Parts: sequence; C-alpha cells; structure tokens
Amino acid sequence: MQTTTYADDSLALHTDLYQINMVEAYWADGMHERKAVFELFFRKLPFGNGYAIFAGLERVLDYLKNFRFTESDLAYLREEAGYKEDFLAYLSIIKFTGNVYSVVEGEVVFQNEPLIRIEATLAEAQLIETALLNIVNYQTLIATKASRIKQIVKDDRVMEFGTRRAQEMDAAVWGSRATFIGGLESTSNVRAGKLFGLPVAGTHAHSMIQAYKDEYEAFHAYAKRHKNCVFLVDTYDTLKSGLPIAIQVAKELGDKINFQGIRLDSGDIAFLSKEARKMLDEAGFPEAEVVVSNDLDEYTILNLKAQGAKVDAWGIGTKLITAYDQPALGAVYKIVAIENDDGHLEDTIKISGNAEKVTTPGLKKVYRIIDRENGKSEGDYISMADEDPASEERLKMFHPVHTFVSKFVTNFEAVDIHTQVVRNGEVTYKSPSIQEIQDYSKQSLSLLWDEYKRSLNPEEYPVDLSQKCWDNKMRNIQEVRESIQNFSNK
Ligand SMILES: Nc1ncnc2c1ncn2[C@@H]1O[C@H](COP(=O)(O)OP(=O)(O)OP(=O)(O)O)[C@@H](O)[C@H]1O
Ligand SMILES: O=P(O)(O)OC[C@H]1O[C@H](OP(=O)(O)OP(=O)(O)O)[C@H](O)[C@@H]1O
Ligand SMILES: O=C(O)c1cccnc1
Repeated sequence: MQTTTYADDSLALHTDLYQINMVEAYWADGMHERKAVFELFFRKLPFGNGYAIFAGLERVLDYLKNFRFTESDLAYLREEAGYKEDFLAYLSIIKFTGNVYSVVEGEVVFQNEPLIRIEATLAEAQLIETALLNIVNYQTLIATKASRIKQIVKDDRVMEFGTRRAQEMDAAVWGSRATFIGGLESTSNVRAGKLFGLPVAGTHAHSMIQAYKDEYEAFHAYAKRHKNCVFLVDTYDTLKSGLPIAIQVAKELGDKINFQGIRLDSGDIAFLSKEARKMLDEAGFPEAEVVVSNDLDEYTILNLKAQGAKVDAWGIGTKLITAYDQPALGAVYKIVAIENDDGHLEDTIKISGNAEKVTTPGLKKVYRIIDRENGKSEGDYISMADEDPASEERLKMFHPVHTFVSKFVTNFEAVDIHTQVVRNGEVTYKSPSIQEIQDYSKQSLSLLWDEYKRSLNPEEYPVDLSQKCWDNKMRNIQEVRESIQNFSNK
C-alpha cells in the first residue's frame, strides 16, 4: 500500500541519511569523483560457527545495476529533506560506474577477509554502503544458520517453513533462498519457488483437520487432490488417533496415492517418532517418512538424534529464518584507499584501541591456500594486490593479531577467492542456477577439515596477512601516530 505521495520506485534511497550528507560534502569540495576502495567484511563468525556461507551477491548486483535516483527520489529529497537544486542535479545523473570484486554465493568465508571489494568514485562507493551491508549481512547469516543445521542432520531432508515468522516479506523470500544456498532441500514459500527456482514442498496444517472436524475425512479429502501425502497426525491424539487413521487411509487408498509419511508437530518428538516408525513399519509402510517440526534448531535436533529419534525430514521455521540465537551478522564496510591530489591511490587506515578493529589498509587480494597433497584448505592469505603467493616455494602464514602463531606451507595452490563481477559499472557476472550455487557451496565446504565444521567450539580457521601486508599496516599506523604527534606538538 502506498502511504505517501512519493512512488517507491527505486532502491537508491535505501541508504542512511548520513551517506547522502557525506556525499554532499564531497561534491561541494570537488572530491566526489576521487577513486576510492572499500571492503565489506565481518569480524566475528556468527553462532560460534567455524565458517560462514556467503550469500547476497545476486541481489547486490541487481541493486547496483539499477542504482539511480528517480524523479520521485529527487522530489522527496527536494521537498522533504531540503537538499538544494545544484546537488540534486548531481544526484540525478549518478549511477554506479565502478568495479566490484566479490566472492561468489555459496563460498565458505571467514572473519576479517574482504568478501566484496568496491573500487568506485568516493560518492558512488559511499552511497551504496548501507544497502550492500543490509543485503549481505542478512543473507549470509541465514545461509550460515542453514549450513549449521545441515551439518547436524547430514542426509536427512530439511524443509524451510519460516515465512510466517520471518521479519517481513523480503526476509522471507531472500531468506528462503539463502537457506537453500546453505544446503537445505526445499522451502514452503511458493513465491520464493517462483522467483528463484527453489524446490517447494510442504504438508498441511491443523486447521484442515479442524475444518473437517475429523482426521479420517480430512486425510481422505486431502488425498483426493494430492499425491505424495504427508498427514499431520497430532491434532487430537498422535498415537491413538492421528497415526492409526493416517495408516488406515493410506491402506484404503493404496496405489491411488503415494503415501509419503506423517508429520509430528508437538509432544515428545524422540518418543513419538520412534513409536511412529514402529507403527508405520508394522503396517507395511517402511518407506513412509517421519517428518517433524516444532520450534526446532540445530541444538534440539542434535539432542533428538542423541535420544535416537527416528526422523527422516525436519521442518524448520522460526529459529532458522530469524537466526533466533544471533539475529545479526556484524559485517562492516571500510575504506582502505583513496585517490590523492596527484591522482594516485593512497592507503587509509582506521585506528582503534582494539587491535582486531584496526583496519588493514591498501588494495589487497585474498587467496585460499590449498594443500596439493590432501586437497584441504590450510587457511586464507591476505596479500597486497601486487603480490603473487603462488610464485612462492614456502609461504609463511601468521595470525594477524597474535603474530607468533605461524606456520610455513609448501606444495600449495593459491586460489584468488574473488571474481570480478562488475566492470566499469557493467555487471559482468551471471549468477549460476540456485542448484549450482548449492552444489558449489558443498564443494567449497568439502575443502575444510572437520575441525572447522563442528558446531560447538570449532578450531579457528587461519585468515592471515602476508608479511608485506603486515608491514604496510604497521607503516600506516606509524604514520598516523606521527601526524598526531606533530599535531599535538603545534
Ligand atoms: N524429546 C525431546 N527432547 C528435547 N526437546 C524436545 C523433545 N521433543 C520435543 N522437543 C522440543 O521441545 C519443545 C516443546 O515445545 P512445547 O513446550 O511448546 O511443547 P509442545 O509439545 O509443542 O506443546 P503444544 O501442544 O503446546 O504445541 C519444542 O521446541 C520441541 O522441538
Ligand atoms: O516451529 P517452527 O520451526 O517455526 O516451524 C513452523 C511452524 O509453523 C507451523 O505452526 P503454526 O502453529 O503456525 O501452524 P499449524 O497450525 O500449521 O501448526 C508448523 O506447524 C510449525 O510448527
Ligand atoms: O508445509 C508445512 O507443513 C508447513 C509450512 C509452513 C509452516 N509450517 C508447516
């Protein structure tokens, strides 16, 4: 529903006011077209996990391709926000003209490494920050949550049921896409199925049983119109009513339906699933699945498995789509270089009392270092852009804060984890199909040792700096210190 007089016809204003205000200052000072380099990264992996699954690139590219202030955006900025005509005239012609390097969706990623690098005019790079973070923070968080769940359930199917509990509609559809990237098998959201080509699956609700008042009637009515039926058996009494009636209907209809199984949505899932398995087997339905749902997450599932629950498929909603135990990923977007008066890129650094928060300046690359003998990742290696770790015989990798933690790697492959996805404003990357993205993610995960993949207290995967990158960072810190010293001596 339209609630104002302005059409909601672009995403250019999906930004924080301060971005526009900063750009106005750059523009007034003639700095807006200076080349700048920004990096998007997170500092801490979510859920205490040992890795994250990157998602969001498809929407980022769509956003960048269409980045334009429309007439209604400009009218709003003029009439409600008070911006002047000369600045609005500049905004009216701005579009994204830069270069973007990104990891691809489904990639396994880690703390403190640039996921996306933007090289653009200062104004463009600044204006897009908020939307990029908004997209990547949410989608990466949800893909990672899904991947954690998948690590626990292994080959069991997982159906995403979260739409009704998601933080509104965008989160539901893009979230369900992210859960597929993270390894889940289907979503219940039909629109997400249509938009992204996701497999759609589901059962039925208690309301149908209540509408027919009677489980026998309801199951029959449903089976008349649907194949692959999963009957929800816990509306009245799971063991005394729902299950026996589901079995009766399945026997009566025989080959006319493909009785796929039953769903449990309350009670003691471990106990009831074992009982259900027994009853289905004894009734001659060993192939029928036990599907369960009810406020599940990876912790409950792990516990249910420890209790010997006999479950074939898990329906998971609220705790997945809202990332219930950690509802935000803290990815940030930091400037690392800017063109100086002479037209050269100059490093820039943000200092912090917290060593982990000091940014790593300069134009850099990230390589995944893969051991040629066992095919596993030894760690990620952040170098200056002009370095080529592949040409080194023996690579020294050391922790970027606790530098005494180090190792040497030989016989390795160094794979640049970024792909150029936008060149001079043109999107040059075509997103693979959603299935290809999921397959890629599985392959990317298979490079990781199990120690990094366990859900509790995983080992910390090394994300290290090259010596040159480290030296450059120290030099930049020193320069800032000296200039502060000079300033306070004045
Ligand atoms: N055997 C079990 N071990 C651990 N947790 C379980 C087990 N069985 C179910 N659970 C979980 O315990 C919680 C039970 O939720 P709740 O207290 O709402 O009970 P319920 O059976 O769903 O009741 P209601 O009839 O109100 O839906 C759910 O998160 C469910 O996944
Ligand atoms: O528990 P979640 O992980 O969020 O999974 C989704 C939940 O949504 C449905 O319940 P709801 O009570 O909304 O409707 P119903 O009548 O279909 O059970 C479903 O039965 C699940 O319990
Ligand atoms: O298909 C289902 O069983 C379903 C879908 C959404 C939410 N809960 C259950």
